[in-house]
Parts: sequence; C-alpha cells; structure tokens
Amino acid sequence: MNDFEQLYNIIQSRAQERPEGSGTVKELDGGVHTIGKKIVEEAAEVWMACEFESDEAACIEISQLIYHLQVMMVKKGLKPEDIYQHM
Ligand SMILES: N=c1c2ncn([C@@H]3O[C@H](COP(=O)(O)OP(=O)(O)OP(=O)(O)O)[C@@H](O)[C@H]3O)c2ncn1[C@@H]1O[C@H](COP(=O)(O)O)[C@@H](O)[C@H]1O
Repeated sequence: MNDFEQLYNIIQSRAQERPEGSGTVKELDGGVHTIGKKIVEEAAEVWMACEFESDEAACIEISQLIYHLQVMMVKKGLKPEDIYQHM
C-alpha cells in the first residue's frame, strides 16, 4: 500500500531507472496525449463505479485515476508541492 507521495516517488524512479517491463515506462513513453487518454478513461470508470458499483470498486478506480494523474505529473515535471499550493 502506498500513499500519494510514495506512489509519486515510485513513478519518478521508474522514469529515471526505466526498468524492463514497467507499465509506467511504457505509459510515459506514450507521451502527454496517451497519458491524457488514460486519465479520461479512468475518470469515466470512476464515475461509473461510483454511480453503479460498490464502494470498493469505486476506490479501486479512484486509485487508478490518481496513478495516471501522477504519471502525467512526472511526464510534465510537476511535483506534489506544485499541486498542493493550489489545494
Ligand atoms: N498503482 C498503479 C496502477 N494503477 C493503475 N495502473 C495501470 O493502469 C491501468 C488501469 O487498469 P484498467 O484495468 O482500467 O486497465 P485496462 O484498460 O484494462 O488496461 P490497459 O489495457 O489500458 O493497460 C492498467 O494498465 C494498470 O496496470 C497502475 N500501474 C501501476 N501502479 C503502481 O505503479 C508502480 C509501478 O508500476 P510498474 O511501472 O508497472 O512497475 C507499482 O507500484 C504499481 O503498484
């Protein structure tokens, strides 16, 4: 289990170390357009899970949305502090 910043650090280290077989590396290599599509897809899955499925299913989809948002943050060079200042 990871919190927001732990997951961010894992994604950032994947970007730097580029281990073989990493889904994160593949997604980062797809670029902003590809990552953006994953965000939109996961956002829709969050909506559907919250409207029609269990709380657990909603939590799974929300965690996946956060992952893809963080992949975008790393791709853009944005750090958690850059986001926090707007919260
Ligand atoms: N938290 C996540 C995470 N959340 C979601 N995803 C990926 O995001 C996609 C969402 O799942 P879905 O079932 O909605 O996807 P799908 O549409 O069936 O999948 P695709 O066909 O699009 O791949 C899957 O491809 C998941 O692998 C994640 N992939 C990785 N992580 C964490 O990121 C870290 C690094 O992962 P790797 O880079 O793969 O080592 C690890 O600690 C993982 O726990």
